[in-house]
Amino acid sequence: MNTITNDSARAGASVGLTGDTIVFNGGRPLAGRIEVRGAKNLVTKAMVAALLGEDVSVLRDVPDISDVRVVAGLLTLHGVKIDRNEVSGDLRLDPTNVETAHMAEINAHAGSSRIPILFCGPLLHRLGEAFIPDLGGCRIGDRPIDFHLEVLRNFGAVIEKLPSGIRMSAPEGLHGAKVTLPYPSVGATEQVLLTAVRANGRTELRNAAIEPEIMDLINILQKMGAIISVDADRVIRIEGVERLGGYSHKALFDRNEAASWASAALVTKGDIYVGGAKQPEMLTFLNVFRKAGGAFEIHDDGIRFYHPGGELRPVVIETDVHPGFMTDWQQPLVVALTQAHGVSIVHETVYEQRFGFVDALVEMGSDIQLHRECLGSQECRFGQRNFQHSAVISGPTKLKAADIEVPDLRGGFSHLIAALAAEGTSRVSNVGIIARGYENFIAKLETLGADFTVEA
Ligand SMILES: CC(=O)N[C@H]1[C@@H](OP(=O)(O)OP(=O)(O)OC[C@H]2O[C@@H](n3ccc(=O)[nH]c3=O)[C@H](O)[C@@H]2O)O[C@H](CO)[C@@H](O)[C@@H]1O
Ligand SMILES: C=C(OP(=O)(O)O)C(=O)O
Repeated sequence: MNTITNDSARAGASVGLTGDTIVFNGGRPLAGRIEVRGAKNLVTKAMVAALLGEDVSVLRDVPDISDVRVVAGLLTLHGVKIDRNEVSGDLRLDPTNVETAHMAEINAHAGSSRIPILFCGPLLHRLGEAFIPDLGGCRIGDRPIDFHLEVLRNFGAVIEKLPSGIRMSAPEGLHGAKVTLPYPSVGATEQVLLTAVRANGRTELRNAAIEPEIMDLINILQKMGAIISVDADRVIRIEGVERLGGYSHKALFDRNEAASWASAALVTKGDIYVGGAKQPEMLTFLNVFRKAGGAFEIHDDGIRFYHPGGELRPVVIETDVHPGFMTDWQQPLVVALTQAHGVSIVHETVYEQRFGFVDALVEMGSDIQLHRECLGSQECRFGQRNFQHSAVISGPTKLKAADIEVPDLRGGFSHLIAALAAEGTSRVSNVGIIARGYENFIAKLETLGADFTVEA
């Protein structure tokens, strides 16, 4: 076990990387077996949940990604003692001495993650106050936090906006509330869960998000002593309890990483066995993957994704909240769709600006047009506004090598696999951001036979 200190956590930006640019010699299929561990979108929240307990928690299968390091650093600043087993990925979180951290240190630390907003409820319960710095996360839209703040006000939090962030207090404690979200936001649903479990009285949340990572967070909270029911039609009910203990939990696998490697197999005409991937959480993805011409085999310990030969087929996708097609799957799949025979349409309904990554694909020879209209069966929140949120992809087009810069996490993975599929030598810069959500992606690319060098 290694103890995580503030300094070691700060080193997170370089997880798995020795440089910021990778030079690829493309044109080779990716083939072999890699493993995925716990989901970035669950483990970071499960770590915050440990703050609510009065005993030690153990979270298993935690990947070494920079978002985990950022959250570990923030928890450490708040007095949580964290030990990590580097081999198993087990994290031991001891919250017995939680304390108020200095604003300047929190600000210096918050880094690339959006998770600090979820510290509010647990810190208000433990300390009666919380400070939230400016948030990181992918720049794929405006990403406001208005639902979070409204939810917290409903629970009785007093919110003060400062130039350096947001300060909160709960002079009369937090009490249960009736909340209806304007949209089933993942983060705002987690905000309600992490606040309501220790609030005084009952909470009813309507229009909740029900992503698998949220269900796994609910599993964890129940292990800690919470009382939570998930009813039909996106209604979650929580009865607040006075005390929560610790938990021991194996994190849900990262279905977004698994889907990314599946797209990599399709783009490069490869064959990738993703150890740790499971069918139920990927059902919607698997249907689309098959319709596009990809093949897969479900095994007890993972899923094999491969290009079975023949032509890829165009598909029409609308990203949506669960159980719809997850927005984080869209960007890598678009690269595969540039190789399909015909016209594909992707209507992005979750984020208003998630197509920034296609400029590089167009530069590499893809035929992708962006539209402001909703090109799908449903009119989404971005329809009558000025956002290019529908993409028309015509294929197949030969991808040619280029020098490109990674814009965000999933867009970055898309650029990697485009460079791997393109004939010739591509330079992909700003790859450090990919370590936010893809553990050891350099080593995994090596295992899969990619031909590349990392520039020092
Ligand atoms: C760390 C993490 O788990 N990130 C995931 C989480 O992000 P995150 O929790 O940030 O995403 P949300 O579900 O909250 O966002 C969905 C939509 O709601 C809007 N919104 C959200 C909150 C708010 O206060 N006001 C508001 O308008 C957002 O701008 C966006 O248009 O869910 C997304 C949707 O599945 C995923 O793409 C992200 O990978
Ligand atoms: C958008 C994503 O993450 P985050 O919310 O952490 O920026 C993502 O994982 O694709």
